Amino acid sequence: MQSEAVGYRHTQHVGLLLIDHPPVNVLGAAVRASLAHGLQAALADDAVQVIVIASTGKAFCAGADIAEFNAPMKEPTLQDVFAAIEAASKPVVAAMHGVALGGGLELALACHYRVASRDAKLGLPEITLGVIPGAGGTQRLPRIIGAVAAFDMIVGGTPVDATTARHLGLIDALIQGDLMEGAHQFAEQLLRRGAGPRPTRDRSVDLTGFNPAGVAAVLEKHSRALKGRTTQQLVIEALSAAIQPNFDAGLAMERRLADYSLSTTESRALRHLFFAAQEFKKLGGASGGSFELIGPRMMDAYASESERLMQEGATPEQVDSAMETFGFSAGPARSQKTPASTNGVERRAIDAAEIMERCVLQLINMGARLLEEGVALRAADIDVLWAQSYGFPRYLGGPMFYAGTLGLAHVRQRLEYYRLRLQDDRWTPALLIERLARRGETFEQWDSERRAPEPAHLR
Ligand SMILES: C/C=C/C(=O)SCCNC(=O)CCNC(=O)[C@H](O)C(C)(C)COP(=O)(O)OP(=O)(O)OC[C@H]1O[C@@H](n2cnc3c(N)ncnc32)[C@H](O)[C@@H]1OP(=O)(O)O
Repeated sequence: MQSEAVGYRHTQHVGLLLIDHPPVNVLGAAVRASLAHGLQAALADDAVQVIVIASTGKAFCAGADIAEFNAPMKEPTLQDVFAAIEAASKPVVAAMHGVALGGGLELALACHYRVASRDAKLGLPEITLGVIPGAGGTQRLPRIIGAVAAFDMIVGGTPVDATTARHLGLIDALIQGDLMEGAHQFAEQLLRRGAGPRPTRDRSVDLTGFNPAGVAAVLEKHSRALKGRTTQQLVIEALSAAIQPNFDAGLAMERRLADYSLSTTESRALRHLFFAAQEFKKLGGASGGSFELIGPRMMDAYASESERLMQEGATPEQVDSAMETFGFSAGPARSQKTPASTNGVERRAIDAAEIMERCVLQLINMGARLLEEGVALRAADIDVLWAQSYGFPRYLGGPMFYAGTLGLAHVRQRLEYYRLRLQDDRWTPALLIERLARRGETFEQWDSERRAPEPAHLR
């Protein structure tokens, strides 16, 4: 039975598996099953001596289906399919165009040869989602381009272009003209040379420069993006497993580390922002005409609190340093147009922890008020806005997601504490916070309960 997600046909000795799953050929359950099925067909076809895997549309493959991340992957898993490709008795060539990302590149790494067109962009962006490549990427990439270059690509997360990929040895040929024609010629050349399968798992890892100094240099290169992050440590552990000779043990270790990475708050926060940003883009700024009010009103609450802290005796440097430690790209005092006058204020040391807590609680409380008023329609929109435009640390998922990780009961209690201590109504918990705290819910749950984009009101 021929399935739709991956087509199979052959021309002379070359069998072609063509992934056709718009818009970006994500490797969901149906595609994986279809790819495995197509591979069996090509291997069983006596006329076929070389197999090419390519895709239709704008991209070779955008990777695993992120929407499937919250449940165990249905069989055949990516690991199953890639193991079958690598073990194939006929040489398998990946022919890439557009992006080959995450599981998409891991698919190519499991093939015996790789070619790409000039527009190709190849990368393992998993770290931007707080996870490590979990379908062989940490084990196969170092066997192809060496341990240090693999570490750089995995912790950097940025795709490389086709020319760089060629220099790294990630692809065997850069196709100048038509990709399908070029891939076909490449396959014919393999046949003429009598080249057989070349399983990546059988290759050894080039360890040149993979020592503490080399690792530190790569971490330093990406230090801005890695600030506050922990996933890079898991990448180091997975690569350390790759340099052991037992490939299957390395794969098993990668699997355990990848599963663990999926469970971290860092990963949940980053995936939350990925989907929230997609939704946001689709609806063109989901909170409609009121959207431009959200940023400034929250900024006002946040900046006013930082000013009050300075009036109470904190220095601007202390406030900035605390908020930068929290993870903001720049502290609030530094970015204020008219710095608050603190002349004559008696300096008193205020704990960095108190500065962070007060500024962030004010942000959360104002965000909740804007949701109550219907100025913001979804908490996730606020998160995207603050992560994209106001320097809120992405790995905390935005202020409203972060409130959920603290627990709304805790948020309510701390607001109440400051209301009593500072005798100031601005600390009165928003009714929405009261309600969520009572129910033990998060803003994410509140968002998902509200299907239609209608003005928010308290039920
Ligand atoms: C073990 C393996 C792990 C992994 O593989 S982790 C996943 C690694 N991959 C990624 O992180 C890639 C994420 N996607 C992107 O960066 C972009 O997308 C592209 C560069 C691939 C394409 O960008 P553009 O041309 O602007 O299209 P678009 O509107 O972003 O995407 C079209 C639709 O495709 C969905 N989508 C894209 N990638 C994935 C994915 N990996 N899993 C699930 N869905 C994905 C989007 O959400 C959207 O959907 P809608 O049209 O409904 O808004």
